[in-house]
Formats: sequence, C-alpha cells, structure tokens
Amino acid sequence: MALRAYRHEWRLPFRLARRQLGDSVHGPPLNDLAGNWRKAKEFFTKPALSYGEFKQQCVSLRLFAFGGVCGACALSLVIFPPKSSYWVTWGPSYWFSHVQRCFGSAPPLFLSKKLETTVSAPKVASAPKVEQLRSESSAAPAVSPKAAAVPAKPRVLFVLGGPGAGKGTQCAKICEHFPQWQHISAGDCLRAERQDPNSKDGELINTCLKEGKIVPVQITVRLLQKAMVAGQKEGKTDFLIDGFPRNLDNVNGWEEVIGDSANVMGVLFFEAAQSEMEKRLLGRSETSGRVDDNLESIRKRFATYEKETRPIVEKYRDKEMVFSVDAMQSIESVWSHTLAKLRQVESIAKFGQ
Ligand SMILES: Nc1ncnc2c1ncn2[C@@H]1O[C@H](COP(=O)(O)OP(=O)(O)OP(=O)(O)O)[C@@H](O)[C@H]1O
Ligand SMILES: Nc1ccn([C@H]2C[C@H](O)[C@@H](COP(=O)(O)O)O2)c(=O)n1
Repeated sequence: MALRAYRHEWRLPFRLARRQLGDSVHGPPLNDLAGNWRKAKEFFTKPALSYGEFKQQCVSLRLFAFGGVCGACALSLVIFPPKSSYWVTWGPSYWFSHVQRCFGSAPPLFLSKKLETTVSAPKVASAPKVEQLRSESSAAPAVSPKAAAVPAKPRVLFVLGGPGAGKGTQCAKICEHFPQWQHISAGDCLRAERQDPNSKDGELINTCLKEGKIVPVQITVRLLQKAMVAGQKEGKTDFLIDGFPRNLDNVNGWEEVIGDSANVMGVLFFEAAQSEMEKRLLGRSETSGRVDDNLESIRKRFATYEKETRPIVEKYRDKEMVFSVDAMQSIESVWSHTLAKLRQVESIAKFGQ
C-alpha cells in the first residue's frame, strides 16, 4: 500500500500545477504536449465559451511561449555569441573542447614545433601598411606554396603591467613553448638603439630612460616595426609587444604607422603591487646593468606608469580587450595563469572578436 502511494509521488508537481487552474478546468496535463498544442491553437481559432476554457487556452499557450522564448534566447547566444572572454571560456562551445582535452585528442591551441618559412609574401605585400613594414627589410623571404595558408597579417598582443611585474619573464616562457610567438620588448629595442653609435636618437633615449620618461613614439614604433619585419622573415606570425603602448602618444603612433596591417588581439596585463615590483626590480638591479634599475629611477617609472600607462589599460578594458593575470604569485603559478589567458586570446581570435 505504502509502496503504491510512493510510486505516485512523482505526479505531485503536475497535480500542484493543475490545482492553480481551478477545479473547474479539466484540460490536458502539462506533460501532454499534443493536447496542450491543440488547446494553445484554440486560443487563436476558437472563442472560449467559459472562463475555465479561456484559462486553459492561456495556460497551454504559455507553455509553448515559454519554450519558444527560452529556445530563441539559447539560439541567439549560439548565433551571436557575446564578445566577453568569460563567455568564450565558459560558454557551451568551449565545453566540448574541455571534454576533448580530457581525452587528450583536442588539437593543440598553439603550434608545438618550429615553423618553417611561413610568411605569405604576396599577401603581406598587397596591404599598403604592411608594405611599410616590409620596406624596412632588405631581402624578402623565399615563399613556399605552404606559405599561402598563413594569415597575412601578423597577430599582436600588447603586454603591459608595472615595471617589474614580470612581463619579460612570462613573454620569454611563451616564446619558449610556442615557436610562432616572438617577444619584442619596446624597452629592449630602445636600449639597443641607445648603444648604437650611429643613432641620432641615442642621447634622447638615454635621458628618457634615466628619468623614467616615455620616449617619443616616432622612435619607438620604428624600432618595433623593424623587429616585427625581422621576426616575419624568420617565420614568426604572432608578436608579444612588451611595454607598449605606454601612453596616448604610443597608441596614436601605432595607429598611424602600423594600423590595420597588424591584428591587435588585446592586452595581456600583469598586475602586481608596487611594493612587490620594487623588491623584484631591486633584486634584478644586482645583475641587469640597467641604468634605470635604481631606487630613484624605479620610483619615477612607477609614477609615469600610474599617470600615463594605467589610463591606457583602462581604455582597452572598456573595449573588453584586457586579459589580466595576477602577477603576485610565483613565476610558475603566474605562468599557468598566463597560459589560461593565452587560451582565451586564441579562442576569441578563432571565433572572431
Ligand atoms: N612571479 C615572480 N615572482 C618573483 N620574481 C619574479 C616574478 N616574475 C619575475 N620576477 C623577477 O622580477 C624581476 C623583474 O622581472 P621582469 O624583468 O620579467 O619584469 P618586467 O615587467 O619585464 O620589468 P620591466 O618593465 O622593468 O622590463 C626579474 O628579476 C625576474 O626574475
Ligand atoms: N613604449 C615604451 C617602452 C619603454 N620606454 C622606455 C621607458 C621605460 O622606462 C624604459 C624601460 O622600459 P621597460 O623595459 O621597463 O619596459 O624604456 C618607452 O619610452 N616607451
């Protein structure tokens, strides 16, 4: 007896739902879709003769209206996915690759062996601004048929964060693991240029470095352009532009000189507390030989960073282009966060921003 009562317990929700219709209504139960569909159609085709009948038509119609609205919302999320990086990482299209990864059969997100000559010279040359990029180089690389499959535009990820946040350290790890990436540090380019006795900009760069000030973009962007061209000749397709853009002048200079000839995928942003960054830089000063790794210059660099660079990060954040990494942890832990963010960048690039 008790068992029989228990067996019927699952019907309780349906009984409760039906009670709301009032005892006078004897329509199809909620799980009778065909019956409800008939009643829902009657809403449009048959005038109700009683309040009870009208209520039943509404209830049946509501069932399909609810299903339709939910289905349309789900479909629109698939057809027009939100651009948010959270959606890309946690949305249903990513569930499949999560599961695939568990079985080790997912295709690698990044290339795992060294690229051969992969620059598509004809495509690169056809874009006017890339022509500018190429004009910096003397000899064009030989083009193999395979090269035609590679996207013409170099992909760029700006890398920002306070002085000593660990940008260079993590960029080096990315390049170590993924051979299509090249690390180009704006600061390194400027330091190398300063050493060149033939450079007319050496003195100006030197003063800016010591004072923690930002060098005029005309100088910096030319050096970045030159480094990218050299990287392309070696088959690099993806560039980590470290320490750039540092201010509005940098942003505008990039737009003018590089503009559409490169695909900027976002900003990889390393976040750390000033006290930690100061400690790291003072540690680095023992071996780096950098003129700006001393307490006075470090503090000036922090001030410049807060005043000029942070607002730039916020600008990119407003455009949902910032991939933040908590840089306060150990190098290895920061690396695992960096990898996760790179995957997001890659997914967003794949599904189109
Ligand atoms: N997560 C970390 N934990 C502890 N030390 C770190 C970490 N990451 C980097 N470092 C050390 O901190 C110092 C600064 O790192 P790095 O040169 O990568 O910083 P950066 O952001 O590129 O600095 P800058 O902007 O001045 O070029 C280095 O000595 C590096 O070994
Ligand atoms: N876009 C840039 C990048 C760097 N500099 C100058 C000023 C910085 O203090 C210095 C060192 O840079 P880091 O190696 O710490 O990234 O280089 C600049 O003027 N403009």
